[in-house]
Order: sequence, then C-alpha cells, then structure tokens
Amino acid sequence: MMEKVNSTMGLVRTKSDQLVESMAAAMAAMKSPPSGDGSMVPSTADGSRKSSRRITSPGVSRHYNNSHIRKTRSAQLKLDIDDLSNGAALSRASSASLGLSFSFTGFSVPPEDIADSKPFSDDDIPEDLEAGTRKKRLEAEPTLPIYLKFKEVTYKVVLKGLTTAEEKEILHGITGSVSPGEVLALMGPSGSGKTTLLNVLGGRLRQPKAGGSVTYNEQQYSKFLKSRIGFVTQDDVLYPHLTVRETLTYAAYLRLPKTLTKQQKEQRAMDVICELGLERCQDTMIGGSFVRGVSGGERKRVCIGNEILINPSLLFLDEPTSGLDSTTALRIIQVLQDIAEDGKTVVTTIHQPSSRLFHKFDKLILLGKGSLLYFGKASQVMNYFSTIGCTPLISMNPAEFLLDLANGNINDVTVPSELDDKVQIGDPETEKNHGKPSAAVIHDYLVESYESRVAEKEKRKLGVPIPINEEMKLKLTSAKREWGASWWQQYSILFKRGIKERRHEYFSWLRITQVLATAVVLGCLWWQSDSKTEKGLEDQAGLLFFISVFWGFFPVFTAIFAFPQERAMLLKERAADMYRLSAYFLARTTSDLPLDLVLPVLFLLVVYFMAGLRLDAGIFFLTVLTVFLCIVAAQGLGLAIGASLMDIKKATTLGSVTVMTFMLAGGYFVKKVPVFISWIRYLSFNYHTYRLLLKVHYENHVRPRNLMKFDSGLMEVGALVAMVFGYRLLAYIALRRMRLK
Ligand SMILES: Nc1ncnc2c1ncn2[C@@H]1O[C@H](COP(=O)(O)OP(=O)(O)OP(=O)(O)O)[C@@H](O)[C@H]1O
Repeated sequence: MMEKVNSTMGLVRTKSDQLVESMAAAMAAMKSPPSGDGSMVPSTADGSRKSSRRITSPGVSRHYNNSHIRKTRSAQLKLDIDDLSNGAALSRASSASLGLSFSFTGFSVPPEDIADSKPFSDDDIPEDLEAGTRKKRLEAEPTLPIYLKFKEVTYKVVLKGLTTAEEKEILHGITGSVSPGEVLALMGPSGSGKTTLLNVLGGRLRQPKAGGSVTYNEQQYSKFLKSRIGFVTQDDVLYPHLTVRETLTYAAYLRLPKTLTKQQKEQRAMDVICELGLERCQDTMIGGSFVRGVSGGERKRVCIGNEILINPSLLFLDEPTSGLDSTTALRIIQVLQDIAEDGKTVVTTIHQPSSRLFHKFDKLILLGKGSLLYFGKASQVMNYFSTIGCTPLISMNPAEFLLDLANGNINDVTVPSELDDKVQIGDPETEKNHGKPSAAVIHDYLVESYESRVAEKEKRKLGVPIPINEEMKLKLTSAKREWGASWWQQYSILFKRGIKERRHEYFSWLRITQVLATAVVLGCLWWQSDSKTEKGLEDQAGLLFFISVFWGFFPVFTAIFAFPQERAMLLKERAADMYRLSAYFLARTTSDLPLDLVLPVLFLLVVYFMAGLRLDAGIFFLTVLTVFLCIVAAQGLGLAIGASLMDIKKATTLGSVTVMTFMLAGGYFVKKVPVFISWIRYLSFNYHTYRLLLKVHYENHVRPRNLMKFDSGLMEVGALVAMVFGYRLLAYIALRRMRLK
C-alpha cells in the first residue's frame, strides 16, 4: 500500500529550500505555497514630489481642534525642546522648500544644489503640476500631535550558550526628544543599535528588556497609541499577488475608522497612491522572489503608503532608503519631510545618506556601539564635532564623516591632541590604525565628550513642558483599542483578501492535474473491480483505505504552510491592531475550503466510476461527505502543527511522522495491535474515515471476512468532528501564544 501511496503522490520539490525531501514535502508540494512566499523582499524605490500637501486623518483626529499644528511647517510645529525653554517659537521653515541650505563647517552644499535638486524624473511630473494647477491630493486634517521624549534608554538581551547565559547591553542610556513637525534621523555604523532604538521608541520592545523611559506627550505607551503609530519595517512585508491598489485598499478597509464609508476608504487609498506617485503601477502585482512585480522602490513606497494611510501622529521607518539610488532615496525622504510638515513626528534610521538627503533631517542621533555620540540639530552636528576637535581635512559628505568617526576611522580627519597623547607605541590596535589612536580610544573620547558637554543639557531640556493640553495627553492613556471594522467586516475583508492572494493557487492546473492524474491511475489499477467475490471486495477495501490516506495526507501538508508562511504579515498587522486574531484565523481557515472541497468531488467522480464502486446516489453522496470530513479534520491537524511550530521545516518533519503513524494505525495494515499502543488508532483520522467508508459501502452488502465489524458509525463521525474543532482550537491557541511571546 505504501508503494501505491508513494507512486501516486510522486516527489515534487516545493519552492522553499526549507522543505524536507520526504514524502511530507512531496505532499506539501501538491499545494505549492504562494510563490511570493509571504513576501519579504528587499527594496529599491522611487520617491515623491514636493508640494504643499497635507495628510489626512479621516475621522481619527477630527475632534482635535489644535489649529496650532495645522498648515505647513508652522512655527509651532517645528518647536523643539530648546525653543520651548526660551518660550520662543522658532520658525523652522523647511530649508529645502525655502531654497536654503544648512551651513556645515566648511563643507556646506550650495543652496542651489538643494533648491535645484530634482527628486523625481520628468516622467513623474503630473500634468496638473506642469500646468501650474496642481491640486492638493491628500486632504489634510490635523492629527493628535505627539511629542516623543526618551531618557536613558537601555536595552539588554541574554545570549544563551550551551551551558552559559550572558547578558549583553545593546543600548547604553540614549536620551533625546523629537517634536511634531520634525524628522529625527538615527545614524550609526551597522550594529550600532539603530533598529533596536527605533523599536524601543516605537513601543515594540518594552520592559523588562528595555530600560529608561520613553514617553509620548509625557505619557507611557498605551494600546491607543497602536492606532496612532505607523511603523515601516526594514523588510517589505506585503502580499506578492495583490496589486498596489488592492494592497492599499484592503489596508484602508481594515485600518481606517468605522465612521468612514467604504467609498471614502477607497478614496483614501487612491489619494495615498497619488501622493506617493504610484499611479502608474497601481494595477501591477507587488511581486516577490518568484513573481515579477513592482520595482523595489515602488514596493518600499507601498509599505510607507500602508502606514501613512492612517495619518499616524508618529511615523517610524527602518532604513526606508537602503539599497536605493540617491534620487529615489531623496524622493522618499522628501515624502517624510512633507509628512512632518503636516504635524507628524517622524523618526527614521538611515544608513549612509547622501549630502542632499542629510540636509533634509531636522534632528540627528549618532550612535556608536550602542552609545550616544551626538543628539541635536542635524544642522549643528559639524559645529559640535569641530568644537571637540574633529573636523574633516578634505571635502566630504557630512554623513560619511560622521560614520567614519563613529567607526573609529580617522583618516582625513583631524583629532584633538589629547587623543594623540593616548597613542601607545606597540599597541596592536594602534599599529592597525597606522600609528593613530585606536577605534576604541576614539569611541571612548566621543562618548565622554558628548557626556561632558551636551548630555546634561539635553536631559534638562526634557523637563520643559510640552505645549498641548491635558485632554490630549489623557487621550493617550486610553487603553481602548480602536478597530477600523467590526468583527464580521474584518472577517469578510480578510476572506476576500485571502481569496485574491491565493487565487492563482485555486486555478492551478498543476494541482488539478495532480489530483486527476492520481484518480485516473487509481481508476486503471482498480478498473471495474469485482465486488461479488471476497477477493474482489478485499481489493476494493484497499482502494477505500487509499482514499482515506490520500485525503488525509494532502490537506495536512497544504494546511501546514498556512501560518508559518504568513507569520511576518500576521505579526506586522497584529502589531498595528488591524484586526482581531479570531477574524483572521477564521478567514484564513475558511477561505481555502471551497477549492479543498471541489477537488475531492472531481477525484471521486473519476475513481468511483472507473473502479466500478456501487452505483447508488446515496452511497456516492455519503462517500463524498466522509471524505470532506476527513479533509477538514486533517487540515485542522496541519494548521495546529504549523501554528505551534511556525517553522516549515520542523512542521513538515513533525507532520510526516504524525501522518505516517496515523496511516499505520489506520486499521488496514495491522489488525492485531498490542494493547499498550492500540489507543493510537482513535487519534487517526485515517482509521475513522476508513471505517466510515467501509460502513457506507458494505453495511448492507456482503462483507469481506477479514474486515472490521461495523457499528452505527456515530463514534467515527463524532471523532472526526471533534478533530475538526479540536485541532483548530489548538492552532488558534498556538497563534495567540505566538503573539504574546
Ligand atoms: N535579540 C538579540 N540578540 C542578540 N543580539 C542582538 C539582538 N538584537 C540586537 N542584537 C545585536 O545588537 C546590535 C545592534 O543591532 P541593531 O539591529 O539594532 O543594529 P543596527 O544599527 O540597526 O544595524 P544595521 O544597520 O546593520 O541594521 C547588533 O550587534 C545585534 O547583533
């Protein structure tokens, strides 16, 4: 029988290199996973255009009548803590928009370079702009302004060895602040802690690993903030088979407030598409490793669009420009600047910005090995470093200079004489640095300089009260979540989205051919089988057992992929409180059912008539029903295994062992099972399905001598129904636990 099973199923490799080359993987391949694989793809991007646009908060913050944060880069928007302490609102009109440049010590970029910089190609200039009649695309409404302050932020991880556990501090007391209307850039060498700091500030890493204090309008993080924070992760987590417009429209349905109509939400998605210059690719699929789709830059803009859709008060971005050409990167940063101009607080990590890009930031944090080397206005960073004796000797991009310093590379950089005094002849680090101070000495000097000259002043500034009223502050303490749609709406949106994303699988000829080919092979092998003799009946019983095995294997290995593949998406969307887990779970598990129930009907139609099983409509109907029950129960097992392990390789390995055990305990191969292990058959859906199929076909018929006795069949049905719900419940609990972890 096993040979038959193997030969029928064939060995097909799935796209994932994680798949085990086992029968399990072969079965899994029968429903190949979405070729975009859940979607994490590195990006390259285009940008946006500078305009006096504003970003809307449809409904969310209408009631905030904070006119002081409206309009373009107003004085109050651009207050920083320094300004507040003077009681003076410093007008912080965008230097780029006014055609001014920052003046860095000796190496400023000429104003015309900035003013003339063309962050997008001519092709992208909309006609209305060319005609000088450009209308505002994204209607702006004020959002709740959020002042972000963080003091002495630390973050620790425990590195576990085989026998040891060592604590490592990744952030060593970072202090700073950023106000509505500002863009704060986090810079530093790779591994300096930018992403970690961004996650702590965004409320994604909290106690007990994170220490210090992070406040939002002087309040601690609350669940309410989830709907006010946009977080663009480093990896682009998108569904590869949805188009740009579908992606943003589904996000709008789920994330925008219930008070908006469907049409308003769709309009909002379109506005974001226009705002980000994605009109031309709005009907193109996102794509992924296996499907050609939009460009990396467009994909990155879709990720940003997903977040600005909700008009967040606080927008965090992790390396939004990595891997992009400088023009495209500039376009993205331009979008961020526009967003900040509308009263949002923007924090972004950035790797190596060009000088044009660097000038777009209001504030800057420079990190080195998790320590703060600079926090303050980006325009004053070069002044600061010159006051501590570090200046570039040749003309260089400020970002390049800062990263060199943070890395301890002082080629083409002057350093103070006190550092030269620390050079130890014969020290290997010094030798490596061609007789110059070692990287560690430079790092210590920079940390100490910041500590002694600036840190205390910055900490004092954090004590200055923020200019918003108590009501606004209190709003943030609300623990109430604000769902964008009711439970049923969430369910139906996710159901439709699931069908759209996996539509290519539904009409996969490969899959249909696989099932039909198996059916034809079976039909030929059991061609018009004889049900009149005992030998013939025993042969037919073999066919029924195979059917119960086939429709057990197949669904387990299709369902195993469901949650591990969507893990990144689920975590991302749940972190943004887009929907309830129960709505997602039900939508995900039911949206596959239609096809899963069509294929077995096709299969049975072929096998039934070719193999000459009893021609009786009632028996045929009951056979189909039994197979359905087996499929849904087996799917439950696959979902539970996938959700508990969330790792395709581990899940397929466990799945193959379990399914093999269930098949062996299914009552066909071995009848006299030792008592201590005989209970296992009751866990086997193959066993219950096989018994039901035998009952359906032979109850009122001559029964093969060696076959098991029949009872009412209720126990089998009850066991399968219990599996249908029990395994799903396990899967649901596992998903909930994954979230808590
Ligand atoms: N959970 C963790 N366990 C162990 N080490 C960690 C963990 N999280 C971060 N680190 C370490 O902390 C340091 C900072 O990581 P982080 O990702 O914040 O750096 P980064 O500046 O964003 O780097 P990159 O620019 O390369 O993305 C790295 O050395 C990283 O290996």
